[in-house]
Amino acid sequence: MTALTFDNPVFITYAIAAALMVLKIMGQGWMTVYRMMKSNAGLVNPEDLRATPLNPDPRPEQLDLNDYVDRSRRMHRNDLENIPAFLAIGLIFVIAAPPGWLASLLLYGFVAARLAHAAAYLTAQNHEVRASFYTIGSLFVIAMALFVLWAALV
Ligand SMILES: N[C@@H](CCC(=O)N[C@@H](CS)C(=O)NCC(=O)O)C(=O)O
Repeated sequence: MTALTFDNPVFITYAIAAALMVLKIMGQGWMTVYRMMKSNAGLVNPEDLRATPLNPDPRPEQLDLNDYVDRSRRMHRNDLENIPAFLAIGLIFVIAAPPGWLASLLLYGFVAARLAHAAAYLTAQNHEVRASFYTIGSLFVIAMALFVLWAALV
């Protein structure tokens, strides 16, 4: 059996988790677009103030920091700081042949932690709540990296 095929249940777990996380990253960009258009604010570049059909009456205040829009950008940035590492190490982790229970825990656990982090960020929960979910996701990625190192070196 080859590790990176759908004959391998651990790879199926990775494929589902990876697809969900890619949808999360891509969806976050669209949330920012939606929030910019809805509030007509949160633009970031000087050229965005040129009159266009989508923005026929530009105002300098549109470049001001807007928390409604910027919150989505911060969420997106945080995804980009975490999910690519998960995608990379998760794939090598599958090749390192972890037990199924451990793979499910770390791969699905990361997805659950990131979705909970997003919910906490979106609804402006206390910092400790958001940080707890961030920590779980980050530790799961670190655990996979250590497993891979162990498998490669020992
Ligand atoms: N670049 C992050 C690194 C640490 C991190 O990701 N912290 C989590 C838990 S406090 C977070 O949600 N940070 C907010 C953010 O990145 O916008 C930061 O500056 O906060």
